Amino acid sequence: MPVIEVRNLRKLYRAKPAVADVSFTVAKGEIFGILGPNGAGKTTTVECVTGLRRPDSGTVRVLGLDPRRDGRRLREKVGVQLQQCELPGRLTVREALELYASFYDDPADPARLIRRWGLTEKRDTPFGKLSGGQKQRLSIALALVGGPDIVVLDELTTGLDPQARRAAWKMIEEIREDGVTIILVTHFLDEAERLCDRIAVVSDGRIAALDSPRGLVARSGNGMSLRFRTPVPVPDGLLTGLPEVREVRRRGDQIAVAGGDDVVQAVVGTLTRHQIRLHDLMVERPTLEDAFVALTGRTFED
Ligand SMILES: Nc1ncnc2c1ncn2[C@@H]1O[C@H](COP(=O)(O)OP(=O)(O)OP(=O)(O)O)[C@@H](O)[C@H]1O
Repeated sequence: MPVIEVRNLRKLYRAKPAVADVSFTVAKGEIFGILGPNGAGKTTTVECVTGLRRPDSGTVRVLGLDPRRDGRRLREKVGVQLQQCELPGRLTVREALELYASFYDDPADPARLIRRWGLTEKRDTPFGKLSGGQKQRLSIALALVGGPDIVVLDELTTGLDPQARRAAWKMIEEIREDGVTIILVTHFLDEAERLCDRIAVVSDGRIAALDSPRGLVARSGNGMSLRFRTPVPVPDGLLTGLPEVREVRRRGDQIAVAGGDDVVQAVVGTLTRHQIRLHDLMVERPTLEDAFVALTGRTFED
């Protein structure tokens, strides 16, 4: 049974749809990605899921509850790390966690969370004096203090340097290992590809595609491509005649072949049978970014 069900969600701001029509379900224990460029409607979607905003139409069920009607009960079970976590600058790490813990009937132990998220040395440091990475770690600890079944992480790694981003990815995987279901809102393709079980690609307030990262790439129909050189010329028609091949291009002495998922095997097999050796072989599979362009008809920066 899904832990989150969103059906035909629609949310307007001044008669303009921020979310036009969004439907998806999230299974227990999944890392579910909501991926899209700025302004696509990602934050509005998760705000409706967590009960922070009231949808104009559509239904949302989280652990069988309606976030608007059962907000109090859901707050016990859903941890939210929102974009730009801001706390009073003088509040220390320990005070923030103890304050948040006091909101819950059965909170996690703040001291344990401080240790777990590597904040022991910073426990008496005021929020205003933490680095970006430390603030992110605190915001994760705050999202987990209620011992949630689900956490929503909105643009968790935005503004972090590459090292801190990788550390955050590790933390996200650790949260999942504890059995927590995760909604990960991101506009980073590599992050979504690396972490998510399934990704909803959001564009203009709608889901353009929803699948596993591999599934999205396969679905975009971009197939595989390979480039190589040969010591002897390859006769015209030898490769273009293969059913797996879509396109053959020659650039100097380099041959580039694009086709379906089986194109590499077909080309290498055919050339080998004709005793033509391949040099400098490079195989390229399409990336999630290629899939995004193919699926939405726009570039990621649009
Ligand atoms: N409170 C608001 N009032 C009016 N318009 C809003 C409000 N919040 C968001 N919008 C608009 O709704 C659209 C969707 O915004 P939303 O924040 O959901 O997108 P997003 O995909 O999360 O983008 P970002 O990554 O930039 O936050 C945008 O065009 C945005 O300008």
